[in-house]
Amino acid sequence: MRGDRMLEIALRHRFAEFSLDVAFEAPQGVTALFGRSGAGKTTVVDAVAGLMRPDEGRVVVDGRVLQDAAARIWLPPHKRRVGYVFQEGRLFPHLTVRGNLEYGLRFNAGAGPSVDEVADLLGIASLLERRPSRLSGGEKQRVAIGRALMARPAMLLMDEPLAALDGPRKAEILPYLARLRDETKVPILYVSHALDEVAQLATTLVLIEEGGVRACGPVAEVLSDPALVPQLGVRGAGAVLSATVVAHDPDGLTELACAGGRLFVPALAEPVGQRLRLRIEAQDVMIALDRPEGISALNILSGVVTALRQGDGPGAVVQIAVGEELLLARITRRSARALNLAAGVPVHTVIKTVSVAPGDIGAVHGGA
Ligand SMILES: Nc1ncnc2c1ncn2[C@@H]1O[C@H](COP(=O)(O)OP(=O)(O)OP(=O)(O)O)[C@@H](O)[C@H]1O
Repeated sequence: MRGDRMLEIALRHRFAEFSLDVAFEAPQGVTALFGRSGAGKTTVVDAVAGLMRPDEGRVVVDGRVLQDAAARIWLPPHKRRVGYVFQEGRLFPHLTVRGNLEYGLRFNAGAGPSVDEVADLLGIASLLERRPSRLSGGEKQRVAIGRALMARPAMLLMDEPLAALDGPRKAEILPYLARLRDETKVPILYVSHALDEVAQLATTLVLIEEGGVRACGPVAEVLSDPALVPQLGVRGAGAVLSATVVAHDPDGLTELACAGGRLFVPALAEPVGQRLRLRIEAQDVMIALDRPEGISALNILSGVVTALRQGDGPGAVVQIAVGEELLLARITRRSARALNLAAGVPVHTVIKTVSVAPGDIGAVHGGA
């Protein structure tokens, strides 16, 4: 398998007022393109789909060359076996859900999944005979993803697929996307400007800035890099930890095991044993030199400072190794000075239980 280099993308293009020059590689999983509006994310997706032809470019998916300007290879969109899911589902209103899914079969290059398999994966089995006008936004979007899957795509492109949905609908659909990532093994190029989505879903994070790649790497690594906090947004900055559900306590808390110890969060629906990824926002993490006693916070993870970044304003971001993972804490420069924080200093991190919201938690399935 080429799981370590599932996607190879290198594109250069000049519009009158904007230049794109991106190159990145990514392994199996969800590769998130994250960046501000106008950074060039949609242009990358359109080029990979073959909807625009860049001045120079090379796109390889699982060893299959879709385009290579140097070798004069250019597959037209319909030969790329790329499924495209847009912001709004664009279903056929006159067809039922089943009809919409079966429509995807037309583009199927060989034996693909059955309607029932796709419907089960996306939780739409009970909706098969309905028409799109009777579906919620989240359901429509799942059908649109199902239709793309029926064509047995070599890759899925999703351009802000949740942007048109409200918070609860988004929360309803994210677990299905996590299953898709872990169970189908179809690589997904996923455009988003929502950090919570990226933290839950992305395997690889590609940070796009002004038409270039500012950073690219495993999501936990990029999100815990203090140097990238200004690009990722000071408010939303935070690290991602792996955790496993250990117990559901009768007082409404769920106990998780993570590399740095035990964490308690408000009750989760996931069963004991379920693996999760957990986003801990930097602003919810406090630092103490001595292990705090007599405080209300239940979560204290011990670690060692690995990096410190002073901001331009009063803030500082501290990166702390907790077990084999990295946490970020946003504190004031004054506190950083008062505690003499520097790489190598052992610290205790305090995380408020109630700061971990359901939107910060994503499921991980199978061996992914
Ligand atoms: N066909 C085109 N002709 C000229 N300029 C274009 C064309 N398509 C895109 N651009 C420009 O390229 C830049 C990047 O656009 P793109 O849509 O890729 O950004 P984006 O990161 O996807 O933004 P958003 O999140 O708002 O969709 C923008 O400045 C846009 O105006």
